[in-house]
Amino acid sequence: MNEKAAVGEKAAVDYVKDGMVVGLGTGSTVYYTIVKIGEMIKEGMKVQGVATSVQTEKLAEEQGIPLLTLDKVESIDVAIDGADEIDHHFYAIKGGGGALLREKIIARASNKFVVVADSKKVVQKLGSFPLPVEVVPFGVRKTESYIQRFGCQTVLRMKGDTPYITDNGNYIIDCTFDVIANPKQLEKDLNNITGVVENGLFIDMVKDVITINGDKQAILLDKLE
Ligand SMILES: O=C[C@H](O)[C@H](O)[C@H](O)COP(=O)(O)O
Repeated sequence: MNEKAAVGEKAAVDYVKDGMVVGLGTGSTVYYTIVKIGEMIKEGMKVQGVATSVQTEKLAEEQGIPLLTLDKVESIDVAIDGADEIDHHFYAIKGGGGALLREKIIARASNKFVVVADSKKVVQKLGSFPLPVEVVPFGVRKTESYIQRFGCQTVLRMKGDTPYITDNGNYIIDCTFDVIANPKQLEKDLNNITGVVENGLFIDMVKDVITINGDKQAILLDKLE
């Protein structure tokens, strides 16, 4: 079994229980969680999902997972999602697939937020992966210049010849830092810029991380406090 399948399926089996409302993340790792939840439902388990993207909505529907909108649920028992990078303090970069805003809203609304990450995603320091920042289209070049003041190189994400558009109608600026020295501060600083909607740093949100150890087993990562 590949690493993404191993961590993705373990999350479904270990965290999703009968009667739960589950936040369904976006991407190629949590794909396996969603497919597994679909199988569990076919075997008789009652689970409802809240999707973090249009892409996940489609996948969940294909797998027979009943969906609720966030405003219809009282609480989300657990949200499960992938990450682009995660460190040993469980700080994460997300948004490589452009879904960071809805992912963060759903992670915050959840009683427990679990990340599924193959071994390549676990890093000592965040920053090798360009940090996605969702911005409103109006005045994007000005917003980009304010972001650059934090010491990064920026690229407006494109899809073909036109800017990539998120599910919320916004743009993404990908920001390359050599190393993110203080992720906690940077998360706040970026969100203070007028024009920034949200950034892909997930700080003090992740409860558990499922990854792969040296013996190729899916395990829970130890957290450094
Ligand atoms: O916007 C996308 C999400 O944050 C994904 O969870 C993240 O990019 C990881 O995706 P994948 O599991 O495909 O590497």
